[in-house]
Amino acid sequence: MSKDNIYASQQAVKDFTFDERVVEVFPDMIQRSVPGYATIVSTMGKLAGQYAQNNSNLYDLGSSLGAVTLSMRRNIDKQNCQIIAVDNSAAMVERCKLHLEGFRSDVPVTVELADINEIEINNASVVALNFTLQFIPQPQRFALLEKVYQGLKPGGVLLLSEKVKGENTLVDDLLIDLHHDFKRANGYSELEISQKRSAIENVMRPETLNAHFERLSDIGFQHTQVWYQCFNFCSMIAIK
Ligand SMILES: Nc1ncnc2c1ncn2[C@@H]1O[C@H](C[S@+](CC[C@H]([NH3+])C(=O)[O-])CC(=O)[O-])[C@@H](O)[C@H]1O
Ligand SMILES: O=C(O)C(=O)Cc1ccccc1
Repeated sequence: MSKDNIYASQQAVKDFTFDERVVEVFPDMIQRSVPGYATIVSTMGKLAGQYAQNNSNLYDLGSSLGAVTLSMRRNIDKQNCQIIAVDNSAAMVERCKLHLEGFRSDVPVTVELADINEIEINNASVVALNFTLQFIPQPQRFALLEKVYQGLKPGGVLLLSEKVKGENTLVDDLLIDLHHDFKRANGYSELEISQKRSAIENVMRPETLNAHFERLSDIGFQHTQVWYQCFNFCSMIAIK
């Protein structure tokens, strides 16, 4: 696995994009940057196994290299399910397809290069957004999640992981400090931490957990629960 040293040298920091360079180091980057990533991915697979319904679709929206797709696929024991993985980064989709070819399974997977705001969602038992919604411009988030809600079958679930903002400045700063300590402990330098922070600030906009819950409730989800949180990284389930 290639080591993430994208922000190791002093540079004029540009907005973060999921280009070839990021794809190359992505597994290392996400593991060293997101506390609990491995636990979240494996548990999302377990939850998908639990909520998958016969003759239904499972979606992995913003699939990157297909970690959640693989985890879901390992756990599905229902009949006639298929997984649809979608990402709008050509570099990610290309590498994801190669990666999936390395594993065998009876559950069909299609990997689509598309904007998740443009796709149709239907007959879904599980829709996963693992750290993807945070990259969608805020004004588009309601419509996207409403489309997910409409596309879910009764008893279907949304699995939503997000970096969140603390409910006020004092606690938000605390969560940010704890996350930066985590990155330091994983070998990132002060320069890497501060340059990455600048790179993502215009493209990744976290919201508070309250904002997430309020929107999910306005859309119609009545059963929503955080099942994981470490610092500012959360994973939620919302059941239709
Ligand atoms: N509008 C969009 N349409 C489609 N894809 C998008 C869009 N915007 C961003 N993406 C894609 O969403 C992914 C977000 S990474 C997800 C990790 C993965 N889920 C994992 O479990 O490893 C999270 C992170 O890196 O923090 C990237 O691959 C983007 O190209
Ligand atoms: O690295 C960070 O500081 C993050 O918040 C997580 C992250 C991980 C991978 C891509 C973008 C953001």
